[in-house]
Amino acid sequence: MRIPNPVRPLASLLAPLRSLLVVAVALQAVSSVAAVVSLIAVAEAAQALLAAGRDEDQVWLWVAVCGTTAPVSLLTASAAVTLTHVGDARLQLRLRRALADRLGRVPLGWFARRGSGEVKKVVHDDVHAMHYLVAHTLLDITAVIVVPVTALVYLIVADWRLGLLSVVPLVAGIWLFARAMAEAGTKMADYGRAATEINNAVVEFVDGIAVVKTFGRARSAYERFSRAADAFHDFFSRWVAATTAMTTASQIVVAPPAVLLLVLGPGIALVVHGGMPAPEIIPFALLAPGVAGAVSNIGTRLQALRTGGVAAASVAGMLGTPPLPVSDSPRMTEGATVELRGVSFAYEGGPSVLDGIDLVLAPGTVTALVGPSGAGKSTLARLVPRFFDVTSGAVTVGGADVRELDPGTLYGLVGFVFQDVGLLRASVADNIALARPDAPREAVVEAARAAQIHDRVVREPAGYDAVVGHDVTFSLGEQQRIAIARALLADAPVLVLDEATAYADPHAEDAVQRALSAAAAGRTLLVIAHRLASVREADQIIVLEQGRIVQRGRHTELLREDGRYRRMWAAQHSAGQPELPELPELPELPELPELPELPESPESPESPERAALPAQGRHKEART
Ligand SMILES: Nc1ncnc2c1ncn2[C@@H]1O[C@H](COP(=O)(O)OP(=O)(O)OP(=O)(O)O)[C@@H](O)[C@H]1O
Repeated sequence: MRIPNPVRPLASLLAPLRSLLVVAVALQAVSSVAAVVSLIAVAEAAQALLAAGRDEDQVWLWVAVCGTTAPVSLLTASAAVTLTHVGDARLQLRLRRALADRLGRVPLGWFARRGSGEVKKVVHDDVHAMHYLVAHTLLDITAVIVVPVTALVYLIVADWRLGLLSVVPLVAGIWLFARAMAEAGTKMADYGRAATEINNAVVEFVDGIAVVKTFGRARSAYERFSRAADAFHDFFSRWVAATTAMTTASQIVVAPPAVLLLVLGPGIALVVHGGMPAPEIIPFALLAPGVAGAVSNIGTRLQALRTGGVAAASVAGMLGTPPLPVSDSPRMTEGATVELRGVSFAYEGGPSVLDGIDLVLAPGTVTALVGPSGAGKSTLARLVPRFFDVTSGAVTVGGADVRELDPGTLYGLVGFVFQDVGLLRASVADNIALARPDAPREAVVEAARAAQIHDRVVREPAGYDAVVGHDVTFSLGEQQRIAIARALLADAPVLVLDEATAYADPHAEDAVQRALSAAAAGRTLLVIAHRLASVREADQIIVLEQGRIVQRGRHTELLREDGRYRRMWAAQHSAGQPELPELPELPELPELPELPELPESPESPESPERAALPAQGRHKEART
C-alpha cells in the first residue's frame, strides 16, 4: 500500500509532540524487548530443566528473569500508552484551538464556498481521526518491528540454521502482502470513484426526494442509485477477488501452524539425526510463530497510518488557509459614510463580477440595490463588511479603507443580515443579544418589537427564554426578523441587509419595512431588494447589471427613464398582478410627472406610488 504524501503534514502537525512521542516509542521498544526476553527466559528455563545434569540455579535464574521482565514489559507499555494519550489530548486541544483561531481570521466569504459539514468534518472528525494514529498506531508499529527483530536475533544466535528458517515465513508474508496491497493500490482510485458515485446518487435521491417525487422522477432517481450500487458491488467483487488470493496466502504463511511446521519439521530432523540437542528446539517452538505473526497486523496499522495521514492533510490544509490580512496600524474612522471608489471584484480565479463601481452611502439614508439575478448585488453588499477584499478600488467606512480597519472595529461599525441567518442553539433573548450579551431584557424586547418578532416570541410558553431548535423552531421569515432584531440591538451605524424581507410573510413585510425605515434613521442603510415595491421609498436606488451600475436615482426618477428599472418594474407588476392590466402600459410613463399630485396615502404619506397601488397589489409583486 502506498503511504501517501499526507505523511509530510502529519510530521509537521506532530512536531511539537516529538520529544514526548520519542520517549513513548522508546518505552514501547523497551516493553517489546522485555516481552520477548520473558519468553526467552521461559525457553531457557525449560532448556535448563530438560538438560542432562540439570542446573537448578540456572533454572531459578531464568525464572527470576521472566518474573522481572514480564512486569517491566507491562509497566513500560502502560507508561508508553499513557504518554501517547497525554500527547494526543494536547495535540487535539492545540489543533482545535489553532483551527478555531484560523477560522476566526479567514475572510467571512471563505465560509460561503464551504458547507458547515465540511468545516465540522475537519474540526471534529479529522482531528479525532488522528487520535488512533497518535495514541495507538505509533506504538503498535514499534512493537511490530521490535518484537520480531529481537526474537530473530536470539533465534539466530541460538541456532543459525533454524533461526534463518524462521525468517522465511516473515519475508514470504511481507512479499505476498505487498503484492496484494500493490494490486489494491492501483484500484484505490476506482474504489473512490465508485464510492463517490453511490454517495452522489444517495444525496440526489434523499435531498431531492420531494422534487423527484413531485415530478414523477422517483423511479429514475432510484434507478441511478440502484445502478451505482450494482456498479459498486461488481467493482468490489472484482477487487476482492483480485486481492483475496494474495492476502489469504500472506495470512497462511505467517499463521502459527504453518510456521511451526516449517521450523519444527527440519528442527526435529536435526534432533533425530543428532544435529542438535532436543531441548534446543524449545525456543523455536515458543518464539518463531511470534516473529512472522507481526505481518498479520501490518494491514491494519498501515490503514490507520493512511487514514490518520489523510485527516492530518485536511487539518493542515485548513490551518494553511490564508487569514484576512489585517493592518498593523489600524485607522480610526469618522462618521458612518460608506464609499465605494472604482471598485472591481472577481472571485478567486473567476471572471469580473463587479466593475468600476462608484457609490456613496450617506448616513441617515437608505440605498437599495436592485438588478437581475447574478448582477452582483450580494457580492457588492458583502464587500462592505469585508467578506472579500476588492480586486481594485477601495471600500471605505467613515473615511477609512476597510482593509485598514481592525476587524473588531469594522464589525462594530457594519451590521449585516444576510440570507443564511444562522441562529444559535440558545435562548431567543441570547440570540438577539449576541452582539450585546449584557443588554437589558427591555432593550432586547424593544429590538424584537421593532423587528416585528415580539408577538411571535411571546406566543411561546417560555417566551424569550425559549431555546431555539429545542423549545421553538422558527420559520425562515421569523429567523430573519430575529436577525434584524439582533442587528438593531447591536446598533451598528451601518446596516447591510441582503434580501431582508425575502421570507417575510406579506402581513409582516410592511411592518418590517417600517421597522427598517425607523432603523435607518441616523444609520447608513444598504438594502438588497428583489421586490422593487419594497424599496420605492429609498433615498437612492442603484440598478446593477452584469456588475456595473446602469442606473441610479429615486424610484420616481428611475420610472421616468426608459431603462432597466422601468422594465423590471413593469415585469414584476405584469407577472405578479394580473389584476392590474394598466401596468403593461408602462411605456406611457413619461406622463408620470403627474404622480406627485396624487392623493397621499393615509398609511404612508411619503409614498404616493404606494398609495396609487390597490391594497391587494402591495403584497403581490413577484420577485425577479
Ligand atoms: N462564492 C462565489 N464564488 C464564485 N462566484 C460567485 C460566488 N458568489 C457569487 N458568485 C458569482 O458572482 C456573480 C454575482 O453573484 P451575486 O450573488 O453577487 O449576484 P446577485 O445579484 O446577488 O444575484 P441574486 O439576486 O440571484 O442573489 C454570479 O455570476 C455568481 O455566480
